[in-house]
Amino acid sequence: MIEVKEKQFTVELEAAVQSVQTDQKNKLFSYTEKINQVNLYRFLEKAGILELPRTFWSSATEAFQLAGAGHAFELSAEASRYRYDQVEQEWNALLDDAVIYNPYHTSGTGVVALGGFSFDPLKPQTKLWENFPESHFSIPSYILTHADGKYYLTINRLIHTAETYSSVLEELQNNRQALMDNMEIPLNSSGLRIQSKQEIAPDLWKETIKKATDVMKKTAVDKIVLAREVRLHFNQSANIPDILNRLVNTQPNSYVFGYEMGEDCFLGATPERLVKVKDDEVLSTCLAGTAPRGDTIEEDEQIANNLFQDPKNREEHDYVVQMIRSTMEAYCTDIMVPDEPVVHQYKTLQHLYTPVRAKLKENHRIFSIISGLHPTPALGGTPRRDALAFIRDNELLDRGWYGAPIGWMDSNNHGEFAVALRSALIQKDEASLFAGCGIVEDSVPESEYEETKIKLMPMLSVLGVD
Ligand SMILES: C=C(O[C@@H]1C=C(C(=O)O)C=C[C@H]1O)C(=O)O
Ligand SMILES: [Mg+2]
Repeated sequence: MIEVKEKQFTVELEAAVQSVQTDQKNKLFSYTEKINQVNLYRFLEKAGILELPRTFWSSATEAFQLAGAGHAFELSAEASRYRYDQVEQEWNALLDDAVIYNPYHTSGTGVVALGGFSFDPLKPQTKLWENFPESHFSIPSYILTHADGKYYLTINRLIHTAETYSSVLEELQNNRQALMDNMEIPLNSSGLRIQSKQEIAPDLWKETIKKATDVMKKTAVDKIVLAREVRLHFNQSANIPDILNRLVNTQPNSYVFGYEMGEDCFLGATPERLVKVKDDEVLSTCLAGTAPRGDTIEEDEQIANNLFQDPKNREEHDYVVQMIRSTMEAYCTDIMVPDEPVVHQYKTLQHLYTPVRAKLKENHRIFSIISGLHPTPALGGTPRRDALAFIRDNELLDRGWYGAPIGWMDSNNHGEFAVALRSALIQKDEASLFAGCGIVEDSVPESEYEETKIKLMPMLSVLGVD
């Protein structure tokens, strides 16, 4: 069986190299095969040893995970409001010439790009986020896809005109062996501990909230989301696969993502879907309005009822619903939005949640919807322009990729992006954690501060604090 597969691989690779030489044009070669069950975290650990940059995605709603190693190709765009178009054009140009062998029609196999954007291309970048450009996508060299209990390996390789078949084959076989052998060895569980925890300027953050509520009282601005940062120092370098594994195991109903750039890794477990596209089916989510969990079932229910009825939280939530509904009209038909939210429960908190379902209009793609939606009032505010200007001028934070779209797309135009919340930028033995709150006229700084604390808990708990 293995020999038949190997033969198929060599035949396809040889044909791809031939095609590159005939056309005198570099092309992406992509080869997908079904494999036995493997441990995705162990794969990532081995990728780390080979110093291949790692990417990871785990769905909140279905058995679907991607683990990537290496960059076969990178897409990125300059800081501009056309960054979505630019990335999409680069992606389409790559696909036009790609030589793809993929007998499976499973989403997330074959040519898959994982990546994301910064929150606000107009905010000057600081040193904190120097490894993360305004936009970056990777077509990983090696991708493991876990979909509905089945496992696939995709090998992607950009073949250059000067390369020979035998040298490319040798490289791919060696790397494949290094990544896929000894998969049964257990994951190196880290023993990570937090040595110091510094909240960045919490009092100034509360003053900024006061300033925002004053502005809202005097102007037509209704909502502004303000975030803050916590900086951690560990006893040792953080083990990325171990943290991702812990997030998947401890944060139900969340998208777990990881994106490594240089020696930094941005990762998190976010409850918020921005958009999912599969064929003409589009899903989005309105998520805003927060309360803690209760200690008993009764208390939990009581808190959920209060959240559902609380005017301040309903207001925060409704701005998001209105904006997502009206934005979707440009790209979709058959938009379905329930009249009222429901309360969704997560490990440490509860949110008001309204699902959105629609049909994609022809000639629209996931990137057009992202460009229309980001940032929703869940992360920006209402009206968007004014809220973003306030954040840009007053927030004491370089958000970088926090709060921005992060996700994946494949060559069948399937893809999903989440809003990068409940996240951390891991920098070897240090990390920055981010959490924000939707501020409305009635917001009380101290309560919003408490709300950020429960939003920080999931990340803190996997990084070594209970
Ligand atoms: C900004 C964050 O979350 C957003 C703010 C919420 C709120 O204020 O109720 C809830 C969910 C998200 O829309 C965050 O987690 O950092
Ligand atoms: Mg809130």
